[in-house]
Amino acid sequence: MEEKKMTILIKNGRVINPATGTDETLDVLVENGVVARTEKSIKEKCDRVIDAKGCFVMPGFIDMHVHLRDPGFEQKETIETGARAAVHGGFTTILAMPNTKPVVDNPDVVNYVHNKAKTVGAANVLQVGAVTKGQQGKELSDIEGMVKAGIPAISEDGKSVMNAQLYREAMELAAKYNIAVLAHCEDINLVNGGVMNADVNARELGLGGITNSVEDIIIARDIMLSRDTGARLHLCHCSTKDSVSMVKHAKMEGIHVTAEVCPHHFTLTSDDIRKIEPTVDTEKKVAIEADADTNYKMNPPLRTKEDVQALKEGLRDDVMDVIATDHAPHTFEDKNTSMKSAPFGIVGLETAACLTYTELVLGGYLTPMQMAEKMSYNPAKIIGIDKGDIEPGKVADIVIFDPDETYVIDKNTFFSKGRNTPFDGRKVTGKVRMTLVNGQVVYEDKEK
Ligand SMILES: NC(=O)N[C@@H](CC(=O)O)C(=O)O
Ligand SMILES: [Zn+2]
Repeated sequence: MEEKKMTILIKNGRVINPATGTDETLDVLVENGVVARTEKSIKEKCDRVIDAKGCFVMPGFIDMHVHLRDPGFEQKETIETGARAAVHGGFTTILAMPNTKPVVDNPDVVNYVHNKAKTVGAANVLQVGAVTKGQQGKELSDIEGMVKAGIPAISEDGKSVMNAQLYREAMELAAKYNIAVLAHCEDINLVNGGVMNADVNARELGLGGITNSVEDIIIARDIMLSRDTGARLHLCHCSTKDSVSMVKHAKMEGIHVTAEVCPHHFTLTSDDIRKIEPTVDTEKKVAIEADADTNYKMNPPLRTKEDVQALKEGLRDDVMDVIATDHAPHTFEDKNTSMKSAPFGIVGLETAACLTYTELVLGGYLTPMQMAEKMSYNPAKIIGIDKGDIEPGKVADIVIFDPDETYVIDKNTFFSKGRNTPFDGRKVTGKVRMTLVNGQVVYEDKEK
């Protein structure tokens, strides 16, 4: 006897699929976890019918830059809470960065993350391997072993490998194994204690500044190393105007470089950093050194209007390929200090889609098709996975996104353990209604 097929019919949605250039109202039939058909009107009797009228039906988003904090910092996030936050944000696949404790520098830790993510059954999680052992920048990690365990990329994220020769050797291996190199670009010596963008706002707060050169110098170096080794270089969280011009130039030269921009870097400038007057804890009779809201502290920092404009235009002109979150959860206690002492990083999985839609699509920079490219199709291509495409025969990783709902971001609705966002209370448009992974509904907006 033939086994009964599990079927889901997504009706009347605006199917936006970059792989085929499709942008039209269609029904999508999902059978046993796979897209079976996309047609004008499918009449089949199904186990579940989903009305997607007025919504975008896009390939599930793929986030190339997520910090799951597991193993080692489970008070900030776990594989489970992170994977659930992902599907709440419309992400069906996420790449986990290796700056955990222990650092992901060998196949055992890769296997730990992959196995744990499978038991959660929310977003697909792909672990990224560290470039050097313990991220110490001294000797290469077991890159070959981790490739065998399934890493799609290596990265030293959280820092740069400052030894260019060692990084070159890593790039040679990446080229040999055909994996991507995800580059966090930061000349650590040049940071010199800076905690926010080097500008008038930093001076006003009396805080050390991080210049654009901190980032730009390593971007230039890494592009040259990619040219010399043939490695596929992907630049993480680009924040400067010159990052855009360097990527543009490198691409014109035929160098294999791609780049990501994070929603906070195209939405906010350092002028938006909320200043806080120092206070006194009357009970403990101590001065609280607070200077500004540390939910605006991340690395790279919020830059200037000029940088933001260049990033938006870079995304518009397809110089910049990817929108990634750099989801970096921290506990309230971690962040509840001062700009000087708090760790860098903000959460992003649950605000990326609405910020992208509001700032870039409604802002006139991206078409909905480009949004699907930068949040799904391009990431899949860069890491070399058969996803980011919802044509028949492909795995049904799908997001249903309502472009008409306007609401206020409320951090208390997050599935992430992290509440460290500068976007709490911000009015946005565009809401994830439903997320399917492997043809299963893994998130559903109960309010509708
Ligand atoms: N971006 C951040 O501000 N922080 C990240 C590290 C990183 O992505 O560089 C983190 O791990 O917290
Ligand atoms: Zn980084």
